[in-house]
Amino acid sequence: MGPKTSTSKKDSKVSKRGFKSSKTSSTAVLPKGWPSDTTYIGRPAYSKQLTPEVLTALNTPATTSATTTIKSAAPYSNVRITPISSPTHPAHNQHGLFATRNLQPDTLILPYLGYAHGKADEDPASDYDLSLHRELAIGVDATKMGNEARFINDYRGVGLGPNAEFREVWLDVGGGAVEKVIAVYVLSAGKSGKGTRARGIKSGEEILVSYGKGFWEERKGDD
Ligand SMILES: C[S@@+](CC[C@H](N)C(=O)[O-])C[C@H]1O[C@@H](n2cnc3c(N)ncnc32)[C@H](O)[C@@H]1O
Repeated sequence: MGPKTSTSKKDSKVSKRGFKSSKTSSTAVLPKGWPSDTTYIGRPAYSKQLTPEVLTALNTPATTSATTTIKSAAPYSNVRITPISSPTHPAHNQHGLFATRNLQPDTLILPYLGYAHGKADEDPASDYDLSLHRELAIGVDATKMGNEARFINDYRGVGLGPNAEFREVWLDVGGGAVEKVIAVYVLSAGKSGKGTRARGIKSGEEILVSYGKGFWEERKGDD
């Protein structure tokens, strides 16, 4: 899958994208289990190579369409970064993100934060790169900086399906300013309002999204 930006939640998949380092400030309080070689951020970081036009697009909601604005709650107490100890889990010896409380269908879990970049400084080897703005080919890479959302695994080989999904929203960064971000939401209950989706995510369950087929197709033959 290539960059990428998305206008719909279905377009927001993790893909092999680029990354280049950038100076950014970290917040004082780190979530438990946060890796020491990764910078924890509470709002997006931007590549210096992004043009003023792109930066404007990333902080200006369209007046013609409905928008959702969220507030930061970092570090996120509704989730826990957890080592994967089960040998049957396909991400064994890595980490995953688990719910610390029952999460109802359609509720916000947390934003996926990272380094916003264009084609010029994408890292094709990244496993943490998500489409942020498809038309402008902007990705957000959480390889070297991000938040708890970077630990969310794909459902394949773990659960029957995803229990969460990516949605486009605006993050309130204070002073009346907002920034475009992709956020992770619990799946809606579905039309029937019955079955596993209607349960939401129970406390202690792993949060799982779909990275999209493209993510895995790009990695076929790796190793
Ligand atoms: C965005 S990271 C997810 C967090 C990662 N497990 C960690 O500890 O940093 C994506 C990487 O996690 C692993 N992963 C996630 N879901 C997986 C799955 N269903 N099967 C196998 N590996 C998975 C793969 O190595 C993938 O490249």
